[in-house]
Amino acid sequence: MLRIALPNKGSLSEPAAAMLRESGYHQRRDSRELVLVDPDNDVEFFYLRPRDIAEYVGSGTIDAGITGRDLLLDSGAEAVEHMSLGFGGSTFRFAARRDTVSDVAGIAGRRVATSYPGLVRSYLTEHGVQATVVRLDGAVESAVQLGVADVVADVVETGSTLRAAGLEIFGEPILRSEAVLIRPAGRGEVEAAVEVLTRRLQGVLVAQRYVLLDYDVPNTLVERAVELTPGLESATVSPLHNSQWSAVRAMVPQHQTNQVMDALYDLGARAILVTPIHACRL
Ligand SMILES: Nc1ncnc2c1ncn2[C@@H]1O[C@H](COP(=O)(O)OP(=O)(O)OP(=O)(O)O)[C@@H](O)[C@H]1O
Ligand SMILES: O=P(O)(O)OC[C@H]1O[C@H](OP(=O)(O)OP(=O)(O)O)[C@H](O)[C@@H]1O
Ligand SMILES: [Mg+2]
Repeated sequence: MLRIALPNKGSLSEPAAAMLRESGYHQRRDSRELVLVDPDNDVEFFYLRPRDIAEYVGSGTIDAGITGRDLLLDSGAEAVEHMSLGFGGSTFRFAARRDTVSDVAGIAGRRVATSYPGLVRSYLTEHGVQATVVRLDGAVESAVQLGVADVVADVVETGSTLRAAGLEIFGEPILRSEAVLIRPAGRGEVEAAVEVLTRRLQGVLVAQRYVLLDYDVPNTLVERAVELTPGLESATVSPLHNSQWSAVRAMVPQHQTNQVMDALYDLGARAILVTPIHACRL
């Protein structure tokens, strides 16, 4: 039975469970459940702290897990990113009070508060900066006001927590993170059950990111229309009862839907319909 680790709480927990449900797996109903067996899919889910998931997967007792890229890298565990999942996006950034530190070199000799000491130490080493890393469990934005650090390094989503603490971001992002599916490093060939999981998750991502577009277009314009909607492999072109016209069907990236519809209409396509995709296997 395949063993998969999922975040039991925090920002990644709900979207991870929702994505697995969408992928056809059973998920726990009660947030206190620690283990759930899904006999239909021959999978056992372990609900663990997101920060611990890379350790479990790295040790090889769990076959795959969902965690944040930042947590994976911070852990230094023997696990690798297998697939990015498109949710839980954030950046990992330095911040300080205005007019104190404004670039990475300026961190030298200062104290940096963070819940991600592994990530911060390796970034500072890479940049040849020597500083003291102060490890805190959370709410690190308060560390400057409370006098235990000069700089913080933390997850930033909207930036409002930093602003509220009177801190300003400086330097390039240390990392761009999102939720990822991880596997033990050096496991070699991907197990068939992990392949199935990966394909199902990819199906959910594609269903979220694409729509199905149908339209009718005069035969003389099919080539130009298909340039606007090439689809993934190729658009489907079917004859209509009126032999001067064809019907075209293609997948289109969701965020381009309206621009593509406008361009098709301008070209002379009509009866342009958009349908959401519920699931797919590419
Ligand atoms: N706004 C956010 N705040 C914190 N972490 C976020 C945010 N958005 C995405 N994440 C990601 O969530 C993971 C952090 O997991 P963690 O368990 O610390 O969650 P959390 O949302 O901070 O929950 P909590 O602090 O309540 O336990 C990281 O991979 C981080 O990049
Ligand atoms: O950029 P923002 O949209 O403000 O979000 C980022 C903040 O949210 C998280 O804190 P969380 O609420 O998880 O508390 P924690 O620091 O105790 O983990 C994170 O650690 C930042 O503090
Ligand atoms: Mg947190």
